[in-house]
Amino acid sequence: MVAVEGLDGAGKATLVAALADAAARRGASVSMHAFPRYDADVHAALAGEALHGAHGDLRSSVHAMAVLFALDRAGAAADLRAAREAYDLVLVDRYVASNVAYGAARQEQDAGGEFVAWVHALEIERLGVPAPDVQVLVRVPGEVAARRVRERAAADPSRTPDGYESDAALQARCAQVYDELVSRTWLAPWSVVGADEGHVALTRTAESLVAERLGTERSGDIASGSSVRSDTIET
Ligand SMILES: Cc1cn([C@H]2C[C@H](O)[C@@H](COP(=O)(O)O)O2)c(=O)[nH]c1=O
Repeated sequence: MVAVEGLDGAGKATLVAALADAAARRGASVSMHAFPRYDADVHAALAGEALHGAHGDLRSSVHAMAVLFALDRAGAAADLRAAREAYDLVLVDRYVASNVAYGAARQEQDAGGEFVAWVHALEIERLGVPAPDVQVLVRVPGEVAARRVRERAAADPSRTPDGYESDAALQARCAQVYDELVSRTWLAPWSVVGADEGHVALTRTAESLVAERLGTERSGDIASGSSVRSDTIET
């Protein structure tokens, strides 16, 4: 189970797609998931609405927002466990580390702070959300991510930046917390993919990550028997 993490506009969806392609080319089966599941889970829907200004002062509570995101994952925990059994590779676009990074950043805490420990106790220990086997940080300079968020919103009016996306200072702090999580090997080992990697380099990175996770025995196979299932894709 590989969780892909990063700032809004970092390019997580592009990496997830490259990982899925790389796995399929090796004949591996892939199950794809993304959080928040705005369309599938009421907690995620409420959090999404709060990020766009609804529900009074809900958004102002860091812990309330984190609980909603955590309950969304708790609701998917059984499916994720089943997917792990049934598929060679389970890909998740945003996971527990997103809750940690954004919540800690909002409170100006670092990765060693109280909030990170609280999220771990809540999601992993209490709600039984399965820990990933590896996490991949798509690491981009804040201004690049912010530009992508603006471009996305200009191209698609339904993607107006939410309260977190439009807060440049929050995104900068969040990038810092992600770096700290990587250096602490928080929750699982991390790989880091750079922003400047073009399509070819990204594909190569995805190939090597998949080879690492799935081993080399299937290398060179054509994806005749492969299957890619996308349950909840939202990017
Ligand atoms: C999945 C998740 C997202 N977030 C944040 C990251 C984004 O800024 C925002 C919405 O996510 P999205 O932009 O990927 O739809 O919510 C959390 O704070 N905790 C979480 O658990």
